[in-house]
Amino acid sequence: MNILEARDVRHHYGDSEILKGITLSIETGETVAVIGPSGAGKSTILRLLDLLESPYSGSISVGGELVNKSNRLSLRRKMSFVHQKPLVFSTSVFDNIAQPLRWRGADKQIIGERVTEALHLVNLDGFESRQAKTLSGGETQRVALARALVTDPEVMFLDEPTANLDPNSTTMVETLVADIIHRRNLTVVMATHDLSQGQRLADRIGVIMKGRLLQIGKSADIFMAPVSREVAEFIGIGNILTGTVSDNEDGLFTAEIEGRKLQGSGTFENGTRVNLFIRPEDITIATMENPCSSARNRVEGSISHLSIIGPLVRLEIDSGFKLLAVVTRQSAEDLKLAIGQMVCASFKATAIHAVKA
Ligand SMILES: Nc1ncnc2c1ncn2[C@@H]1O[C@H](COP(=O)(O)OP(=O)(O)OP(=O)(O)O)[C@@H](O)[C@H]1O
Repeated sequence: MNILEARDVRHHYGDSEILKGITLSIETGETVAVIGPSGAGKSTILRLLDLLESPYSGSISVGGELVNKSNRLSLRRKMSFVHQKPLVFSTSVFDNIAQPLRWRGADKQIIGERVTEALHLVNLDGFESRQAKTLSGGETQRVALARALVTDPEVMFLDEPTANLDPNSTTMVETLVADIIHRRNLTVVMATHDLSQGQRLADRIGVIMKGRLLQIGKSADIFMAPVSREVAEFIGIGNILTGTVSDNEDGLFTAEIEGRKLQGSGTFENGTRVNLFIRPEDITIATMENPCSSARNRVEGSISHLSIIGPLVRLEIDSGFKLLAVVTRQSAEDLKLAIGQMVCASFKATAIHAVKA
Protein backbone atom coordinates (compact mmCIF):
# COMPACT_ATOMS: atom_id res chain seq x y z
CA MET A 1 0.00 0.00 0.00
CA ASN A 2 1.15 3.55 -0.71
CA ILE A 3 1.68 5.55 2.46
CA LEU A 4 2.57 8.71 0.53
CA GLU A 5 1.47 9.91 -2.85
CA ALA A 6 2.20 13.16 -4.65
CA ARG A 7 0.33 13.96 -7.85
CA ASP A 8 1.55 16.66 -10.20
CA VAL A 9 2.88 18.71 -7.29
CA ARG A 10 4.07 22.20 -8.20
CA HIS A 11 5.57 24.77 -5.89
CA HIS A 12 6.68 28.38 -6.23
CA TYR A 13 8.76 30.71 -4.15
CA GLY A 14 8.04 34.19 -5.45
CA ASP A 15 8.29 34.03 -9.25
CA SER A 16 10.46 30.90 -9.28
CA GLU A 17 8.83 27.57 -9.95
CA ILE A 18 10.81 25.24 -7.69
CA LEU A 19 8.88 21.99 -8.27
CA LYS A 20 7.52 21.42 -11.76
CA GLY A 21 4.95 18.65 -11.49
CA ILE A 22 6.25 15.90 -9.22
CA THR A 23 4.31 12.63 -9.22
CA LEU A 24 5.58 10.03 -6.80
CA SER A 25 4.28 7.08 -4.73
CA ILE A 26 6.01 5.66 -1.69
CA GLU A 27 5.05 2.29 -0.26
CA THR A 28 4.72 1.53 3.43
CA GLY A 29 8.06 0.31 4.83
CA GLU A 30 10.05 1.58 1.88
CA THR A 31 13.17 3.76 2.03
CA VAL A 32 13.37 6.23 -0.83
CA ALA A 33 16.33 8.55 -1.37
CA VAL A 34 15.80 11.72 -3.35
CA ILE A 35 19.11 12.66 -4.93
CA GLY A 36 20.03 15.66 -7.01
CA PRO A 37 22.35 18.64 -7.15
CA SER A 38 22.15 21.57 -4.76
CA GLY A 39 19.02 23.67 -5.33
CA ALA A 40 17.21 20.90 -7.28
CA GLY A 41 14.24 20.96 -4.90
CA LYS A 42 15.00 17.95 -2.66
CA SER A 43 14.28 19.68 0.67
CA THR A 44 11.20 21.33 -0.81
CA ILE A 45 9.59 18.04 -1.84
CA LEU A 46 10.39 16.59 1.61
CA ARG A 47 8.76 19.57 3.34
CA LEU A 48 5.65 19.24 1.16
CA LEU A 49 5.36 15.49 1.75
CA ASP A 50 5.80 16.11 5.49
CA LEU A 51 2.90 18.61 5.21
CA LEU A 52 5.07 21.41 6.63
CA GLU A 53 4.09 23.47 3.58
CA SER A 54 1.23 23.17 1.08
CA PRO A 55 1.93 22.81 -2.63
CA TYR A 56 0.96 25.62 -4.97
CA SER A 57 -0.95 23.03 -7.03
CA GLY A 58 -1.34 19.27 -7.21
CA SER A 59 -2.28 16.93 -4.38
CA ILE A 60 -0.70 14.89 -1.61
CA SER A 61 -2.26 11.82 0.02
CA VAL A 62 -1.13 10.12 3.20
CA GLY A 63 -2.26 6.51 3.74
CA GLY A 64 -4.75 6.93 0.90
CA GLU A 65 -6.29 10.06 2.49
CA LEU A 66 -6.16 13.23 0.43
CA VAL A 67 -4.60 15.99 2.55
CA ASN A 68 -6.81 19.00 3.25
CA LYS A 69 -7.01 21.75 5.87
CA SER A 70 -9.04 19.69 8.33
CA ASN A 71 -6.95 16.48 8.36
CA ARG A 72 -3.49 18.08 7.88
CA LEU A 73 -2.56 18.18 11.58
CA SER A 74 -3.67 14.64 12.39
CA LEU A 75 -1.84 13.28 9.32
CA ARG A 76 1.30 15.25 10.22
CA ARG A 77 1.36 13.38 13.51
CA LYS A 78 2.18 10.19 11.65
CA MET A 79 5.43 11.78 10.50
CA SER A 80 8.66 13.25 11.79
CA PHE A 81 11.43 15.26 10.19
CA VAL A 82 15.18 15.39 10.84
CA HIS A 83 16.58 18.63 9.46
CA GLN A 84 19.86 19.13 7.65
CA LYS A 85 21.21 21.25 10.51
CA PRO A 86 19.40 19.83 13.54
CA LEU A 87 18.30 22.43 16.01
CA VAL A 88 18.77 21.53 19.66
CA PHE A 89 17.36 23.55 22.53
CA SER A 90 19.59 24.80 25.37
CA THR A 91 18.30 22.16 27.75
CA SER A 92 19.20 18.58 28.66
CA VAL A 93 19.21 15.77 26.13
CA PHE A 94 16.19 14.33 27.96
CA ASP A 95 14.17 17.55 27.57
CA ASN A 96 15.15 17.88 23.92
CA ILE A 97 13.89 14.41 23.11
CA ALA A 98 10.82 14.67 25.35
CA GLN A 99 9.58 17.90 23.71
CA PRO A 100 7.40 16.42 20.92
CA LEU A 101 5.67 14.17 23.46
CA ARG A 102 5.04 17.13 25.81
CA TRP A 103 3.52 19.05 22.88
CA ARG A 104 1.17 16.14 22.44
CA GLY A 105 0.26 16.11 26.14
CA ALA A 106 1.75 12.67 26.93
CA ASP A 107 1.96 11.74 30.62
CA LYS A 108 5.22 11.81 32.58
CA GLN A 109 5.71 8.07 32.88
CA ILE A 110 5.19 7.46 29.16
CA ILE A 111 7.59 10.31 28.36
CA GLY A 112 10.26 8.75 30.61
CA GLU A 113 9.88 5.31 29.01
CA ARG A 114 9.81 6.60 25.44
CA VAL A 115 12.85 8.86 25.87
CA THR A 116 14.88 6.01 27.40
CA GLU A 117 13.86 3.74 24.52
CA ALA A 118 14.69 6.39 21.88
CA LEU A 119 18.11 7.05 23.45
CA HIS A 120 18.79 3.31 23.40
CA LEU A 121 17.84 3.13 19.71
CA VAL A 122 20.47 5.75 18.85
CA ASN A 123 23.13 4.30 21.20
CA LEU A 124 23.05 7.26 23.58
CA ASP A 125 22.05 5.36 26.74
CA GLY A 126 22.87 7.42 29.82
CA PHE A 127 23.00 10.78 27.98
CA GLU A 128 19.72 12.04 29.56
CA SER A 129 21.23 14.77 31.73
CA ARG A 130 23.92 16.00 29.31
CA GLN A 131 23.40 19.56 28.03
CA ALA A 132 22.41 19.14 24.36
CA LYS A 133 24.44 22.17 23.25
CA THR A 134 27.69 20.50 24.45
CA LEU A 135 27.35 17.44 22.18
CA SER A 136 29.51 16.66 19.14
CA GLY A 137 28.04 16.89 15.62
CA GLY A 138 27.47 13.12 15.43
CA GLU A 139 25.85 13.03 18.90
CA THR A 140 23.63 16.02 18.03
CA GLN A 141 22.44 14.24 14.90
CA ARG A 142 21.63 11.16 17.02
CA VAL A 143 19.64 13.31 19.48
CA ALA A 144 17.73 14.72 16.49
CA LEU A 145 17.05 11.15 15.34
CA ALA A 146 15.89 10.15 18.83
CA ARG A 147 13.57 13.19 18.94
CA ALA A 148 12.14 12.17 15.57
CA LEU A 149 11.61 8.58 16.73
CA VAL A 150 10.15 9.27 20.18
CA THR A 151 6.63 9.81 18.84
CA ASP A 152 6.80 6.44 17.05
CA PRO A 153 6.16 7.90 13.58
CA GLU A 154 5.08 5.87 10.55
CA VAL A 155 7.15 8.00 8.20
CA MET A 156 10.48 9.67 8.90
CA PHE A 157 12.01 12.33 6.66
CA LEU A 158 15.77 12.80 6.73
CA ASP A 159 17.11 15.89 5.02
CA GLU A 160 20.82 15.38 4.24
CA PRO A 161 21.28 13.43 7.50
CA THR A 162 25.08 13.42 7.36
CA ALA A 163 25.82 16.63 5.44
CA ASN A 164 27.74 18.24 8.30
CA LEU A 165 29.49 15.17 9.68
CA ASP A 166 33.01 13.74 9.35
CA PRO A 167 33.44 10.33 7.65
CA ASN A 168 33.42 8.35 10.94
CA SER A 169 30.27 10.03 12.25
CA THR A 170 28.68 9.61 8.81
CA THR A 171 29.28 5.85 8.90
CA MET A 172 27.95 5.66 12.43
CA VAL A 173 24.77 7.63 11.64
CA GLU A 174 24.20 5.60 8.44
CA THR A 175 24.58 2.32 10.35
CA LEU A 176 22.12 3.56 12.98
CA VAL A 177 19.61 4.70 10.37
CA ALA A 178 19.82 1.34 8.56
CA ASP A 179 19.33 -0.49 11.88
CA ILE A 180 16.38 1.71 12.92
CA ILE A 181 14.68 1.32 9.53
CA HIS A 182 15.01 -2.45 9.88
CA ARG A 183 13.87 -2.64 13.52
CA ARG A 184 10.95 -0.22 13.28
CA ASN A 185 9.80 -1.10 9.75
CA LEU A 186 9.62 2.65 9.14
CA THR A 187 8.92 4.36 5.85
CA VAL A 188 11.81 6.73 5.23
CA VAL A 189 12.18 9.49 2.68
CA MET A 190 15.61 11.05 2.62
CA ALA A 191 17.26 13.80 0.63
CA THR A 192 20.93 13.47 -0.17
CA HIS A 193 23.38 14.73 -2.76
CA ASP A 194 25.56 11.70 -1.95
CA LEU A 195 24.70 9.03 -4.52
CA SER A 196 26.52 6.29 -2.69
CA GLN A 197 24.59 7.09 0.51
CA GLY A 198 21.38 6.67 -1.47
CA GLN A 199 22.65 3.32 -2.73
CA ARG A 200 23.64 2.18 0.76
CA LEU A 201 20.40 3.08 2.51
CA ALA A 202 17.52 3.21 0.04
CA ASP A 203 15.32 0.64 -1.69
CA ARG A 204 14.63 3.14 -4.47
CA ILE A 205 16.31 6.30 -5.65
CA GLY A 206 14.59 9.27 -7.25
CA VAL A 207 16.70 11.70 -9.25
CA ILE A 208 15.41 15.25 -9.06
CA MET A 209 16.94 18.01 -11.17
CA LYS A 210 15.68 21.57 -11.64
CA GLY A 211 12.40 20.71 -9.93
CA ARG A 212 11.59 17.65 -12.05
CA LEU A 213 11.72 14.00 -11.01
CA LEU A 214 13.67 12.63 -13.97
CA GLN A 215 13.91 8.99 -12.91
CA ILE A 216 12.93 6.78 -9.99
CA GLY A 217 13.83 3.14 -9.51
CA LYS A 218 16.10 0.65 -7.81
CA SER A 219 19.64 1.92 -7.57
CA ALA A 220 20.86 -0.65 -10.12
CA ASP A 221 18.29 0.65 -12.64
CA ILE A 222 19.45 4.22 -12.16
CA PHE A 223 23.14 3.37 -12.27
CA MET A 224 22.99 0.88 -15.14
CA ALA A 225 20.28 2.53 -17.20
CA PRO A 226 20.00 6.30 -16.71
CA VAL A 227 17.09 7.66 -18.73
CA SER A 228 18.82 10.78 -20.01
CA ARG A 229 22.14 12.50 -20.51
CA GLU A 230 21.36 14.79 -17.53
CA VAL A 231 20.92 11.82 -15.17
CA ALA A 232 23.99 10.04 -16.60
CA GLU A 233 26.10 13.16 -16.07
CA PHE A 234 24.83 13.63 -12.51
CA ILE A 235 25.56 10.04 -11.48
CA GLY A 236 28.98 10.23 -13.16
CA ILE A 237 28.65 7.45 -15.72
CA GLY A 238 32.14 8.19 -17.12
CA ASN A 239 31.63 7.87 -20.86
CA ILE A 240 28.82 9.70 -22.63
CA LEU A 241 29.14 9.59 -26.41
CA THR A 242 26.73 10.92 -29.00
CA GLY A 243 26.33 9.25 -32.38
CA THR A 244 23.93 8.41 -35.18
CA VAL A 245 22.37 4.98 -35.70
CA SER A 246 23.33 3.55 -39.08
CA ASP A 247 22.19 -0.08 -38.86
CA ASN A 248 20.11 -2.59 -36.88
CA GLU A 249 20.46 -6.36 -36.89
CA ASP A 250 19.47 -9.16 -34.51
CA GLY A 251 18.64 -6.81 -31.63
CA LEU A 252 21.89 -4.90 -32.04
CA PHE A 253 22.19 -1.36 -33.35
CA THR A 254 25.28 0.23 -34.87
CA ALA A 255 26.02 3.87 -34.12
CA GLU A 256 28.66 5.98 -35.81
CA ILE A 257 30.72 8.28 -33.64
CA GLU A 258 33.51 10.37 -35.14
CA GLY A 259 33.86 7.88 -38.00
CA ARG A 260 33.97 4.83 -35.72
CA LYS A 261 31.23 2.22 -35.40
CA LEU A 262 30.02 0.96 -32.03
CA GLN A 263 27.42 -1.74 -31.48
CA GLY A 264 24.98 -1.77 -28.60
CA SER A 265 22.00 -3.90 -27.70
CA GLY A 266 18.62 -2.40 -28.60
CA THR A 267 16.88 -1.13 -31.68
CA PHE A 268 16.67 2.44 -32.97
CA GLU A 269 15.49 3.73 -36.32
CA ASN A 270 18.36 4.45 -38.70
CA GLY A 271 19.36 8.10 -38.50
CA THR A 272 18.37 8.45 -34.82
CA ARG A 273 20.78 10.53 -32.74
CA VAL A 274 21.64 8.54 -29.61
CA ASN A 275 23.56 9.10 -26.40
CA LEU A 276 25.65 6.08 -25.46
CA PHE A 277 26.58 5.56 -21.81
CA ILE A 278 29.52 3.27 -21.06
CA ARG A 279 30.92 2.67 -17.58
CA PRO A 280 34.75 2.84 -17.44
CA GLU A 281 34.85 -0.38 -15.40
CA ASP A 282 33.16 -2.27 -18.29
CA ILE A 283 36.08 -1.51 -20.62
CA THR A 284 38.99 -3.95 -20.97
CA ILE A 285 42.42 -2.66 -21.97
CA ALA A 286 45.04 -4.59 -23.95
CA THR A 287 48.36 -3.38 -25.35
CA MET A 288 48.89 -3.54 -29.11
CA GLU A 289 51.31 -6.50 -28.79
CA ASN A 290 48.55 -8.60 -27.19
CA PRO A 291 45.38 -9.70 -28.93
CA CYS A 292 42.47 -7.40 -28.16
CA SER A 293 39.51 -9.24 -26.55
CA SER A 294 36.79 -10.75 -28.71
CA ALA A 295 34.20 -8.28 -27.36
CA ARG A 296 32.00 -6.74 -30.06
CA ASN A 297 33.43 -3.24 -29.68
CA ARG A 298 37.16 -2.65 -30.09
CA VAL A 299 38.58 0.84 -30.17
CA GLU A 300 42.26 1.66 -30.66
CA GLY A 301 43.68 4.88 -29.33
CA SER A 302 46.56 6.44 -27.45
CA ILE A 303 46.62 7.10 -23.72
CA SER A 304 46.31 10.84 -23.18
CA HIS A 305 46.08 10.88 -19.40
CA LEU A 306 46.78 8.50 -16.51
CA SER A 307 45.80 9.07 -12.86
CA ILE A 308 45.96 6.89 -9.79
CA ILE A 309 42.79 6.67 -7.72
CA GLY A 310 43.36 4.44 -4.67
CA PRO A 311 43.90 0.89 -5.92
CA LEU A 312 42.89 1.80 -9.49
CA VAL A 313 44.41 3.61 -12.43
CA ARG A 314 42.12 5.74 -14.57
CA LEU A 315 43.08 6.15 -18.24
CA GLU A 316 41.89 8.59 -20.82
CA ILE A 317 42.17 7.17 -24.31
CA ASP A 318 42.09 9.39 -27.36
CA SER A 319 40.53 7.55 -30.26
CA GLY A 320 38.89 10.43 -32.10
CA PHE A 321 36.64 10.70 -29.07
CA LYS A 322 37.68 10.47 -25.44
CA LEU A 323 37.16 7.15 -23.66
CA LEU A 324 37.67 6.65 -19.92
CA ALA A 325 38.68 3.24 -18.58
CA VAL A 326 39.92 1.91 -15.26
CA VAL A 327 42.36 -0.90 -14.55
CA THR A 328 43.91 -2.13 -11.32
CA ARG A 329 47.33 -0.74 -10.43
CA GLN A 330 48.73 -4.23 -10.88
CA SER A 331 47.32 -4.46 -14.44
CA ALA A 332 48.68 -0.99 -15.26
CA GLU A 333 52.14 -2.15 -14.13
CA ASP A 334 51.91 -5.50 -15.93
CA LEU A 335 50.82 -3.77 -19.17
CA LYS A 336 53.47 -1.04 -18.62
CA LEU A 337 50.84 1.59 -19.45
CA ALA A 338 52.22 5.04 -20.21
CA ILE A 339 51.02 8.32 -21.71
CA GLY A 340 51.24 8.27 -25.52
CA GLN A 341 51.05 4.46 -25.70
CA MET A 342 48.60 2.91 -28.19
CA VAL A 343 46.12 0.50 -26.58
CA CYS A 344 43.04 -1.42 -27.57
CA ALA A 345 39.91 -0.75 -25.48
CA SER A 346 37.17 -3.34 -25.82
CA PHE A 347 33.68 -3.68 -24.41
CA LYS A 348 30.58 -5.77 -25.00
CA ALA A 349 27.46 -4.53 -26.79
CA THR A 350 25.63 -4.95 -23.46
CA ALA A 351 28.06 -2.49 -21.81
CA ILE A 352 26.43 0.27 -23.86
CA HIS A 353 23.22 1.76 -22.56
CA ALA A 354 21.71 3.97 -25.25
CA VAL A 355 18.92 6.56 -25.16
CA LYS A 356 17.66 8.94 -27.82
CA ALA A 357 19.66 12.18 -27.75
N1 LIG B 1 11.63 29.53 1.70
C1 LIG B 1 12.18 29.77 0.51
N2 LIG B 1 12.03 30.97 -0.09
C2 LIG B 1 12.57 31.21 -1.32
N3 LIG B 1 13.28 30.33 -2.03
C3 LIG B 1 13.45 29.10 -1.47
C4 LIG B 1 12.93 28.76 -0.18
N4 LIG B 1 13.28 27.48 0.10
C5 LIG B 1 13.98 27.05 -0.96
N5 LIG B 1 14.10 28.01 -1.89
C6 LIG B 1 14.79 27.90 -3.19
O1 LIG B 1 14.25 26.76 -3.84
C7 LIG B 1 15.25 26.05 -4.56
C8 LIG B 1 15.26 24.60 -4.11
O2 LIG B 1 15.66 24.57 -2.75
P1 LIG B 1 15.81 23.20 -1.97
O3 LIG B 1 16.30 23.55 -0.59
O4 LIG B 1 14.56 22.42 -2.07
O5 LIG B 1 16.96 22.48 -2.81
P2 LIG B 1 17.84 21.23 -2.42
O6 LIG B 1 17.83 20.33 -3.62
O7 LIG B 1 17.37 20.63 -1.14
O8 LIG B 1 19.26 21.91 -2.26
P3 LIG B 1 20.45 21.58 -1.20
O9 LIG B 1 21.02 20.24 -1.60
O10 LIG B 1 21.42 22.69 -1.46
O11 LIG B 1 19.87 21.58 0.16
C9 LIG B 1 16.57 26.78 -4.29
O12 LIG B 1 16.80 27.65 -5.37
C10 LIG B 1 16.27 27.58 -3.04
O13 LIG B 1 17.03 28.77 -3.00
